[in-house]
Amino acid sequence: MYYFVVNKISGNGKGLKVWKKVEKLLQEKQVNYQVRFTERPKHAVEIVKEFSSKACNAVVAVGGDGTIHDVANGLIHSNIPLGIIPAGSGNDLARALDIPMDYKRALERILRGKKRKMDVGKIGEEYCMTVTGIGFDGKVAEINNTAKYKDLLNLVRLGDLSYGLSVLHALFQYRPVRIQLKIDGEVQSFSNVWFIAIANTPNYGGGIKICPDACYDDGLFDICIVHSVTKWELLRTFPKAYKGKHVSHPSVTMIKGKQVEIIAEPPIIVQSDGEILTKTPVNVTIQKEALLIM
Ligand SMILES: Nc1ncnc2c1ncn2[C@@H]1O[C@H](COP(=O)(O)OP(=O)(O)OP(=O)(O)O)[C@@H](O)[C@H]1O
Repeated sequence: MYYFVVNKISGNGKGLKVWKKVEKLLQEKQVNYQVRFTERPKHAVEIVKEFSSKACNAVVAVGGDGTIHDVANGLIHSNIPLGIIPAGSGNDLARALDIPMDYKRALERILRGKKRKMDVGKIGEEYCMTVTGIGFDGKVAEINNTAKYKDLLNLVRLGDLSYGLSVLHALFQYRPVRIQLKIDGEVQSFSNVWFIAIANTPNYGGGIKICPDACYDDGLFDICIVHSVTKWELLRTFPKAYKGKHVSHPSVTMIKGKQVEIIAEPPIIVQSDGEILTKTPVNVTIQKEALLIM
C-alpha cells in the first residue's frame, strides 16, 4: 500500500493539479493507494501517525518543502520510506536528492522502490531536512510566507522569483547582530552577522546554493556565516549564491560540524525548510541516517 499526503494549496494550487494526474496514473497502473489531504499547517504530521506501518511501501508527500517537512517529521525513525512528488514553489529537497520535477518520473522512481538513508537536523523536537537559516534569511522566510506576490508569481510560473523579491524586502528591515557560535564544542564570536545557514543539503529559497558542498548523507552540516558586509555589498554578492560562488567572498565563513549552538543579541528568527520555527538561542544537531527516502 502507498499512502499519499497531498497539500492541495502547495505551489499555489499545483499540489491539487499534480495529484489529479498522479491519481490517474496510479489507477492505470493498478497500484494500491490511500490519499489524505492536509487541512492546515502541521496536519501532515498527525495524518502520517495514523497510517498503519504494516504493508506500507511508502508515504508519499505531494507538495513543497513545507509539506515534506511535516510528513518527514511524522516518519522519522519509523523505517517507513518517504516518497516525494514535487509540487511546491521552491522544491529544494527534491532538487538536492535529484528527484525529478516531472510527476511521472518522480512516481516511477517511487514505484521502483529503491531506498536510501538521509541525515536530518534536529532542533528541539523538530526535524529539518534541508537548511536551517538564522537571522536575515529567517526574516526573508517570514516575509516570503505571507507575501502576496508569491501567489501571483506562482500563477505565472515564476515562483522561484518570489524568494528573490522577499530578499530585497528584508534587506531594508533587518539589522545585523552579534552572535556567539559553538560548533562541536568550539566557541567563536562574530559581529555584524547577517545570517547563518546550517545546511544538510545545498539549496534553499528555490535554488540558492548557500552551502554548495553540503551532502545529505555525510553526517555533517555545512555552515555558512555571512558577516561584516554592507547592505549593498550583500546585494551585489547575492546573485553569485545561485551558483554557490559567494563562498570565496571575504565576509563569508564556511565551517563543517555536527552540533551547532547559537546565541544572538538581540534574539533572531530561526527558520527550517522554509518554515519559521523559533528564535535564538538554538541548538541544532545532526541525526545520522534518521530518514529513509525513495
Ligand atoms: N490546507 C492547508 N491550508 C493552509 N496551509 C496548509 C494546508 N496544508 C498544508 N499547509 C501548509 O502550507 C505551507 C506551504 O506548503 P509547501 O511548503 O508544501 O508549499 P510551497 O510553500 O508552495 O512550496 P516550497 O516550500 O517548496 O516553496 C506549509 O507550511 C504547510 O504546512
